[in-house]
This record gives sequence, C-alpha cells and structure tokens, in this order.
Amino acid sequence: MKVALIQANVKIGDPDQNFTNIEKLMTKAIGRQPDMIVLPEMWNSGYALEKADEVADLNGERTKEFLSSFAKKNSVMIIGGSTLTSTPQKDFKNTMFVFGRDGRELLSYEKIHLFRLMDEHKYLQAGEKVGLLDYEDMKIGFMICYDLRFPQLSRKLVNEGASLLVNVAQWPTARLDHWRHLLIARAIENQCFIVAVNRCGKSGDTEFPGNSMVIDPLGRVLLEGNDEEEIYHIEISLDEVEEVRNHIPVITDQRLDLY
Ligand SMILES: NC(=O)CCC(=O)C(=O)O
Repeated sequence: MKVALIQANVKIGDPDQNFTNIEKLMTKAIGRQPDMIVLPEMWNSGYALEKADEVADLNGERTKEFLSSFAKKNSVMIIGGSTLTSTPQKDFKNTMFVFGRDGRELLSYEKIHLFRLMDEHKYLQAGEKVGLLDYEDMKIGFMICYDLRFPQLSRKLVNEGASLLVNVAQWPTARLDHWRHLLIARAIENQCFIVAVNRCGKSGDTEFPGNSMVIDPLGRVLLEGNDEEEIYHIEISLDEVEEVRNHIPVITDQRLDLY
C-alpha cells in the first residue's frame, strides 16, 4: 500500500488559505499515485478555538465535500486529518473524516481525549466512540494527537483487529521527544504499523516540528520527516504484522482475564 503523508503548515484562523494549500499539496501527492493520503490535525483552522464560531466548518460540510470529491476524482483513499467542526447548536468538535476511493464517507471520528494544555476542554466536546475502520482487507485504528498518550486506546483498537494505527497531530516541538518515543512504543507494544502525520510551522509562540513518522511492527522507524512543509511517500505491507505477531505472540499472550 502506497501512503502519502501531507506534512502541511497551517495558517491559524484562515480556512480559505488552508483549503487552498491542502488542495495544492494533495494534487502534488497524486503524481506518485498513492493508495492513501493522510492529512494532519485541525488543518482547516489551526487552534483558533476562541474564534471557533467564525472558523469552524458547519456540520463538516465544506471538509466532506472537498475531500470526497478529491478522493473520487483521483481514486484515492483519504484520511482527512481532522478539522474543527460545529453544529447549529454550537457544539464544536475536532473531527476526522475518512473517504474511500469512490468518494464515499467511510468513517467520522471525533477526538475523545481533549488536550487541556491547548484549551480544547474549554471549547470542544469530546467524542464518545473510538475510530476503527474495516476497508479493503485492512483494519485501521485512528487517533488524534493527544490520543497517543493513552495506551489503552491503541490496545483496544488492536484487540479489535487493527494492524495499522494512524495518528494525525498538531504536536508541538516542546514535546518532540515524547512524540517520537510514544509512537515507537505504540508500534512495538502493539506489533503494528504506525503512520503519524504532524503539522509543521509556527502559530503564535508555538512551534510544530513536523517530524511525521512511519514505524513498522518491530518498532523500526521507516520514515521520519524534517520540519518543513513536505509530502512523504512510502510503501508498506500490512502482511508483516502477522509475521511479527507469530514470532512473539504478544497479542495472543495477553491475560485479559487478569487485567
Ligand atoms: N493537539 C494535541 O492533542 C497536542 C498533544 C500534545 O502536544 C501532547 O503533548 O500530548
């Protein structure tokens, strides 16, 4: 499976510019004919949470129409990072939409762990269900940024069959070492692939390192990005997951009767 990771910069509070930029980057990525495109977290608005009323995407309509038609036109699966969405009742959420090659919406996942350090808990509603997708012989589990810190979530997704975990993020440079180590740990402990796409650039005083990563089920780093706006391409084979799990059967050996 050929994956394109879109490590985009995000202009805070400017959806028009961000839609234009993401379209430009995805169009460039299509030249390498990926099977799957992955975008970063909150790419429509950045963390302009105090202006959520102005910049959030009402019912996710703009995001969905844009990603669905791009997916269909280019016959590519899109894991749409996440966007700041709203409802007419003014419920704001950090929402991921996923589309199949035919443009069909396959899943929406609303971030379940809100990150207090970036004030998410003051403005957003947390999602109430995990994100797991069964598509074209793949089971993919989804995490949005801070979700990475909760090993119970990734283990649940893996226990329900995921062999690939995707994390989309706006993870600041200040905690880059946590990002790297936690991603590698999640891959090793769950014996699965991890595709993690982080934004780059700066918003206010906060710097984002990019440093998107792809890690194999043995915890080997197959790809690690720099801090520039960039598209990374990689080919992975999810069959490797079974080989690794057969060698050291961690998932089978769990004592779910005890913990
Ligand atoms: N956008 C986020 O969820 C950031 C999470 C983060 O920075 C962390 O350290 O955790």
